Amino acid sequence: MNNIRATLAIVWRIAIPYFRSEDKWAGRGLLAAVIVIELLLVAIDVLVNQWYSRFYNYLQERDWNGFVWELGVFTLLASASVALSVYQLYLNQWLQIRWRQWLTRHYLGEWLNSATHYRMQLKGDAADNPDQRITDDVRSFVEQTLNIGIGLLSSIVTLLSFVVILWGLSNAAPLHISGLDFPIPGYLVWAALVYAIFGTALTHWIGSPLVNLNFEQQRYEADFRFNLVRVRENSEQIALLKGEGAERERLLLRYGYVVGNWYAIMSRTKRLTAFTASYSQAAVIFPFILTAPAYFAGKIQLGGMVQTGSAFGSVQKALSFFVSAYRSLAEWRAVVARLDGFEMSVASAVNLPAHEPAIALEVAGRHIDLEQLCVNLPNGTPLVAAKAFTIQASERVLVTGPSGSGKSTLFRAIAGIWPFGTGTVVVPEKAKLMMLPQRPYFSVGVLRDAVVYPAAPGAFDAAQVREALIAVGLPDLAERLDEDGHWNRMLSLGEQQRLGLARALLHAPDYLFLDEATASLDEPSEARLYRLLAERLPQATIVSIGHRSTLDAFHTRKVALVKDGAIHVVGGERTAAEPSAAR
Ligand SMILES: Nc1ncnc2c1ncn2[C@@H]1O[C@H](COP(=O)(O)OP(=O)(O)OP(=O)(O)O)[C@@H](O)[C@H]1O
Repeated sequence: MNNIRATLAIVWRIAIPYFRSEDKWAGRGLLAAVIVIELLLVAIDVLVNQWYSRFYNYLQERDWNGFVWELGVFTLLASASVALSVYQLYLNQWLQIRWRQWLTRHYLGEWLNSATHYRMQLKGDAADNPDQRITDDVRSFVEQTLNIGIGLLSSIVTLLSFVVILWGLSNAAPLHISGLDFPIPGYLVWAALVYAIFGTALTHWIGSPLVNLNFEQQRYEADFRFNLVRVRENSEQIALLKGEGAERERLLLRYGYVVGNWYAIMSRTKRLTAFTASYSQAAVIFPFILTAPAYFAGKIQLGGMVQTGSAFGSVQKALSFFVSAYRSLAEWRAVVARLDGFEMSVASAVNLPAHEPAIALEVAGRHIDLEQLCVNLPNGTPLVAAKAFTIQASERVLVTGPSGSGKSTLFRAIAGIWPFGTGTVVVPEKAKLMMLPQRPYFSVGVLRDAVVYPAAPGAFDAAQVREALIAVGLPDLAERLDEDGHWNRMLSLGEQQRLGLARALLHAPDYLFLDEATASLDEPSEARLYRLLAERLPQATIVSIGHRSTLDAFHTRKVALVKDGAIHVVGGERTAAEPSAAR
């Protein structure tokens, strides 16, 4: 019971914001329309139930005129029912897409919000496959929440309407056993209730493992898909390493989990279906068995008997809502758990600095200051320390240190995306920082947009972009600005690095951090590009990570990450006479 309450609380938390959003009037209007149509459909069911009594009585009495009249009534009721069903589905689907659109936008906003997606990865407890949660899980949540919610409402209204009818019919057709009447008020209602309780309890007993199995199924499917995408993204490496065999093995292993779990779902579903199918078949005949003695004793007419059967069916169906919807409910609970996990993971990534010792970020002064900074690994192990370190405006700093000493992680801390550690990073107000890694990222699409990323397409005109490409030594690409492509895959690493520098020239940051961003170029080209940076961005502060001694000539200060017990930044500490730039 607590479980159900907790799940409903989560559903409420996920579902309600849409109905309070800027799209609330459309959402509420569509929901109201869908509900009203559902109520009208139940009303038609009640009318059809009464129609059964009249229709079968006319048949029994061989009343031709009555029969023809009731055919007309049925045609009207059936037409109304068809029209309402069509529009209910149409409006339901309309609501689904609007709701899903809002939820997708909302989750994308949360996920792609100042490095949250990156921090979620850094934390060990991150939700698996956020891509699947934002696609499949959001779609299923919206679809199933609506269908289950409307189904439940329909069951409740049907129950209320038909209980009254069935109660009246119970009195009209009292329980008749061995020639004796047993006047139990509303006995057919009680019989339906007992029947439904018995069915629900057994269904839950047989079907409850399905919730977990469905959760796992969605995870295995997403893992399998994710690994396929990784193969596609790294297909060149795999082909060069002749890793196809290993990939096939790994993928088949992942797929094995999908299949193994699916077999478990099949076996559970088989048992559940065997029960629910028998249960609903028995429900057809059960009311006839109850009312047959009264009918054969001549106490009720055929119409009354058929109407009772139909009313009993409706009550029983409404009461057995959980039996028939059990599989959907099990899937829905898994989807709710996955979206809840995603929301929790986002919240935990956002609150990371507030809940754990974290590197503080301050905006002040005119220089970058690292104060009592200790950068840790996510597990808390100290990595790099910098007691009082300043990068002055317009300086050219070269950072060196052994592989794995933490140079890139120090850059991440300065960029404000690495929260693990203590101390403070102070960056100047309104300063534009840009990080260029060894392998720059280019969005898939038109080259011109990929170069100006993350600026909006069109932020720079074609002539500017072309000029930047020519300046970094890519005249051929300058002629292909409107070409569509997967640039990370199509260009050599050296070309990608040149393209990264073109991006830097266009954006003209105040602080440019180059993390081995020219390491794939030959030394003369690297020298040419550093000279270009000095010429085009004379005011910019440039901080480079590099291993080549030829880089020394382009920097005014050299900083080393040196291991003396822990790893310390050596070569840029402020002297006592120099005050912190930020203070
Ligand atoms: N997300 C992470 N989780 C755990 N450990 C990490 C993570 N990122 C980096 N590390 C570890 O931190 C250490 C420093 O990594 P970093 O990339 O900063 O080194 P680096 O000095 O830039 O190395 P290189 O010169 O080889 O590029 C490495 O031992 C690395 O394994």
